[in-house]
Amino acid sequence: MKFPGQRKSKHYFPVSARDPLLQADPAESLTTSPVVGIDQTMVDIEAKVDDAFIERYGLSRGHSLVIEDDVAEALYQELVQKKLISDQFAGGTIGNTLHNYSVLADDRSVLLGVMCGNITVGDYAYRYLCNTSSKVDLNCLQGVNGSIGRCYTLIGDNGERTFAISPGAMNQLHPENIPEAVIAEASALVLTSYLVRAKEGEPMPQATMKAIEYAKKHQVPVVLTLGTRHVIAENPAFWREFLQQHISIVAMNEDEACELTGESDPLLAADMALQWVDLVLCTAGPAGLYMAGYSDEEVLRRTNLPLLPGAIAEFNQYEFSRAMRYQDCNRPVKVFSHIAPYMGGPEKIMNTNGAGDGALAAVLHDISANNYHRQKVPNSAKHSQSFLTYSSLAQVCKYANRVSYQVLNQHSPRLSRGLPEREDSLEEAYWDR
Ligand SMILES: Nc1ncnc2c1ncn2[C@@H]1O[C@H](COP(=O)(O)OP(=O)(O)OP(=O)(O)O)[C@@H](O)[C@H]1O
Ligand SMILES: Nc1nc2c(ncn2[C@@H]2O[C@H](CO)[C@@H](O)[C@H]2O)c(=O)[nH]1
Repeated sequence: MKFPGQRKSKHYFPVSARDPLLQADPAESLTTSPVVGIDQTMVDIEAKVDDAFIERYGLSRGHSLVIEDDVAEALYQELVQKKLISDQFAGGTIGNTLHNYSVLADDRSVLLGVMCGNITVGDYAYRYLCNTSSKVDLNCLQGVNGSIGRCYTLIGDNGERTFAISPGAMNQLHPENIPEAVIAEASALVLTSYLVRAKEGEPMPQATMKAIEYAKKHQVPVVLTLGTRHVIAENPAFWREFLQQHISIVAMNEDEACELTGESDPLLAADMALQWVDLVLCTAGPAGLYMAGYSDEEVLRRTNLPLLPGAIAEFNQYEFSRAMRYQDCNRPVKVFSHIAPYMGGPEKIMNTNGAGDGALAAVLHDISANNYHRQKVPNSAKHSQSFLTYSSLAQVCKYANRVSYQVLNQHSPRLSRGLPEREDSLEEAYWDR
């Protein structure tokens, strides 16, 4: 059986038996429900700097801080004078995620945010558009008079990145420019905690809340990625409440998870987050990644991989189960999975920027594939229950991890192409090489 949905390279998840229903009329065209996201449109301006540079501009390591225009100008001039700028990419954590989703799925996503009304060839807005997949639908962007944001991505000696954000008009998205009809048909609405970080009077937080309101009205799962640990550390109680009230799926790294829950063990943090959300993706750098979710007792599937030790004994025992929303389970059981970095990680990592965004894109692909399959073959055994993912948690982990590796390997947060065709599957044989 092919991984459902349109895709360039064929099957990442082959199983031995083909589902005959999937062989139905190939001419029949069904569009998938797009993944919709809101972002602060920005370009990443990447430079290698030392600690003194970070201090000089009042930044703090690992943080993403918004800076004033005069500081941004001085910082930029110093980078130019010292020829420190190494790369300029389209960025923004949700822009990256949607781009990567569209590249992996070869399918449509919709970006909501702002774009300069007046674009000149070669300027930042122009570059942003040039570096975004043509499958990312930009037709709903709101035109603005100012510039899009700039994200100075400052890489330290140890590869750690510090962001200095010069916001321009990136937070000027108005609630009335959130299209209800687009969200109503989405397979997921993807947001970042950065969106609520705006100056007094900037409409982005209200636009975000409007989108959440529509998503809830139309039962569209809302996905939140946590930004950096400092954003969460400012008010962990607010974020716990926010997750509880609005979010179905949370994506975070182990530092953000720790700020949110107080737990430094990513497994325990993911477990704790399950009291607020239905599904958790927790990346843990060189320790790989964890997923945690729920499945109904009736459809639990035992792993045939070695049982793993951890703060929750044999936590991966049901990792072959498919994730469900808590509300859709009669008897919800928590399901966990972990995977070590793909192939042990790349030999040399220049920086880890965007690795987590890549992992989330893979999770979204699996979720939208499930929706596609449900529309196409509604009476398939795969939909005997309302599952959230198409694949088991173990398989989603594999896919997410594989995509992170690709991002780390290519030194840019946005995939330049899908996964290599030669990988017909991520089966053990390839995995073990
Ligand atoms: N040093 C490393 N060695 C091997 N694999 C790594 C390393 N760092 C990251 N990875 C891989 O990338 C995935 C995501 O990494 P990480 O936890 O650093 O994401 P992140 O901090 O959320 O990134 P970003 O916020 O920039 O998108 C990990 O789960 C792992 O698979
Ligand atoms: N939307 C948004 N993205 C950010 C911010 N700070 C850093 N990023 C992005 O985070 C990405 C890595 O996850 C980078 O490519 C940055 O562009 C921010 O304040 N808002």
